[in-house]
This record gives sequence, C-alpha cells and structure tokens, in this order.
Amino acid sequence: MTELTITTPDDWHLHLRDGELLANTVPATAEVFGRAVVMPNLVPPVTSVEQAEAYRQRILAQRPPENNFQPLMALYLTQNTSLETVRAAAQNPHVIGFKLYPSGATTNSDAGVTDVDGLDNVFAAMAELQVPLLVHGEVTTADIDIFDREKVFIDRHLRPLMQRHPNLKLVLEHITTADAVAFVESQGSNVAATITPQHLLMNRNDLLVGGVRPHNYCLPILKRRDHQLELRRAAVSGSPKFFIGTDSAPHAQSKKETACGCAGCYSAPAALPLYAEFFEQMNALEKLEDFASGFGADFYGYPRAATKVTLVREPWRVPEVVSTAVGPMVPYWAGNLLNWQVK
Ligand SMILES: NC(=O)N[C@@H](CC(=O)O)C(=O)O
Ligand SMILES: [Zn+2]
Ligand SMILES: [Zn+2]
Repeated sequence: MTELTITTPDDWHLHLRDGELLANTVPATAEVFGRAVVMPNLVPPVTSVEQAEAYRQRILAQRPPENNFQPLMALYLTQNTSLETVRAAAQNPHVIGFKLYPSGATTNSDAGVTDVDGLDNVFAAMAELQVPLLVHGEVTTADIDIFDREKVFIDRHLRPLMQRHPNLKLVLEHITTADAVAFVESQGSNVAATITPQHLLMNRNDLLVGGVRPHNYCLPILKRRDHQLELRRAAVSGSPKFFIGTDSAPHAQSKKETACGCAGCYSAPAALPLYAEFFEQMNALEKLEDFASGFGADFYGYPRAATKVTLVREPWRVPEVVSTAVGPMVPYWAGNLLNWQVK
C-alpha cells in the first residue's frame, strides 16, 4: 500500500497551551485533525464555562484561513467545582466535559482534586446529565511507586467510583498499563480510554536504556514492555472503547533538557504518521480509521467527519527541532524516520 485515505481524524486529548504558542500549536493540529479535546491545565486552570469560551476564542483566532477545526473544551475539575458549573457545562455546546487531575499528578495540576470521593455529588450530577468525566488516573502519594500509580488509582478510586455511578461517562486518559486495559474492558460502553502514540510505540527501555531520554518522558510514565504489548493489542482489537488521544504536550527544549525536566511529549507535528507507523507495525493499517476517526466521535456522540485525509507512504524524518514563538522545541520522535506522511 502506498496511499491511505481515511475520514478526517479527531484528537481526543490535546494540550495547546496559551498565548503566543497557540500560533504554532493550533495550526499543527488543525491542519490534520477536525476536532480536538483541549486540556484545561493552564495557569490559572480553565475552571469555568466563561474561561473556556474565552480560551476557545483565543484558539479560533489562530486557526488557519478556510480551516474548520473545532476545539472541544474540557473544564478543570477542582475540589470546589459546583453543581451550577456542571449544569452550565451540560448546556454549553463548546464544553465537552470535566478533566480530573489528582492534585500534583502532572504538569500544572496543583489546583487538582485532593479528595476524589468528596466530589460524589458532582459525579452524580455529571452522570445524570451525561457530562463526560476525563481522568488523569494516577495516585500521587509518596508511598506508591511511580510505575504503580495508575493501577492503584484504578483500584482505589475508579472501580469504586463506577460502582457508585454506573452510568457515568468516563474516559481514562492516556492509559499505560494492562491493568487499565482490563479495567476499561470490564466496564460498560460508557467507559473508554485514549492511547497516546508514545505508549504504543515505546516502553520504559526507550526512556532509560543507554542514557536518559527526556523527550520520551511523559506522565503517566512509560511502563514495561508487557504493558506496552497489552496497549498495542487493545488498540488494534477493534474495540470501540479504545481511541486516539495524542496527549501532545509541548514544553520548551530548555525545560525538557534540564536537571528537572518537564513531563510531556510534543507529538502534534507528527501525530497521525506516528499512529500510522504503529498500525503498520501491527499489520493492521485497516484499523487506523476507526481508531483515529471513528470510535472517539461515536463515544462522545458526535458525527464522524464528512471529510477525508490522505497519508502517503514516503519515509521522512521528524525535524530535530521546531522553532516556536516561545523558543525551540524538540518534537516527539525528533530525528527519526516515519514511513507515512500526510499528503
Ligand atoms: N502528559 C504529560 O506528561 N504532560 C501533560 C499533562 C498530562 O496530560 O498529564 C502536560 O500538560 O504537559
Ligand atoms: Zn494527564
Ligand atoms: Zn495530557
């Protein structure tokens, strides 16, 4: 196969950041993807519908001419999120749901939730109004090893949460473990997961063997190969519960290549080719379209796109660095070859 035409994909987990950087991040995604769920972990976080509307306008202002990219805004859940905000979110066509960050779990999560169980009335309202809950699923207590944080979060918080609110629409974001795959598979059709390119293409050897590789460092951290293989199986399984979400998360080169480097892989410049690379490795390119352009839209209740994109099999090298309004950034897969590119 030398050409592959698929329905225009959506990115169900994306960090665009704010300010001048939007001039780079918005076109990078909008040139390929029709919609994206825009994460709210700005400083300060996007906690209200009003803030989300203002952020959406700043994003739309950077959309290339003639481009119809639609940002779908996630609100940042805090310990103080009110039922009124849940109701306002349910009524707003531009807000897709709430994002739960356990406090301290990841980049800009200080304002996150400290007591998940204490928000039960909010989750009840979300279940009733069918407002999706998007979850960064990691515990943050010092006694739990970083490689176990996802599994412990599922056991301590997610399973009980779904028992209390069986109708809650829940997306476990950027899953990294066989435990997460099993959890999602054990639940009803109201529970799904996104999978990033780095968790499909890499394992923790790619982070740590032969020298530490800061551009492969993201959270949840890459896990051992057995977990990677289970994610790979789930992604090509044809199950509608597993779909694309790049978690493209740009940080300046100077903040990645330093003594205490930030977590996040800037995958947007090569996002769709990265997934194509994975599906080709699995001999399953015919499964790319549902994963990238179908199952996410179906889950969230949006129509699949009416437009198409074409990938061509012409190997290319991801740039070593891209220059942005806030300085150089090293994209994920920098300097390495990919077989497919967007026409
Ligand atoms: N994934 C990451 O490693 N980083 C994300 C935050 C997140 O999605 O957890 C970021 O905003 O930089
Ligand atoms: Zn996260
Ligand atoms: Zn993220």
